[in-house]
Amino acid sequence: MLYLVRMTVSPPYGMPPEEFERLKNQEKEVGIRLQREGVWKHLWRVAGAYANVSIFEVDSPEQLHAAIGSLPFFPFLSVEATPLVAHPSSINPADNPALKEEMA
Ligand SMILES: O=C(O)CC1=CCC(=O)O1
Repeated sequence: MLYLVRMTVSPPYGMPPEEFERLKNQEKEVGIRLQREGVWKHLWRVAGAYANVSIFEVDSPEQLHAAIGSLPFFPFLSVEATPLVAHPSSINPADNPALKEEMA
């Protein structure tokens, strides 16, 4: 199942910059691992904001929660997750499994 996820990062006021850098590096490592594992399919920066929009592919809402909860920034994130289904008018086989079957 696919989810559109928006994460907004709000580091706590007064966090020492070196501590923030350490967390940011850890966040990057975990984010790259989740992408390599195929869970975090797309990752985009929201222009003008300390936020991202992403596509996650998981087997369950629990797996999504575990993935997001494993992020070092988790305590400082506002997260909105929206489940997605294929749009019947999509002509992109990657987004519409029915087309993939037709083309096979
Ligand atoms: O900077 C962000 O949007 C938060 C984040 C997610 C993965 C990563 O490397 O940073």
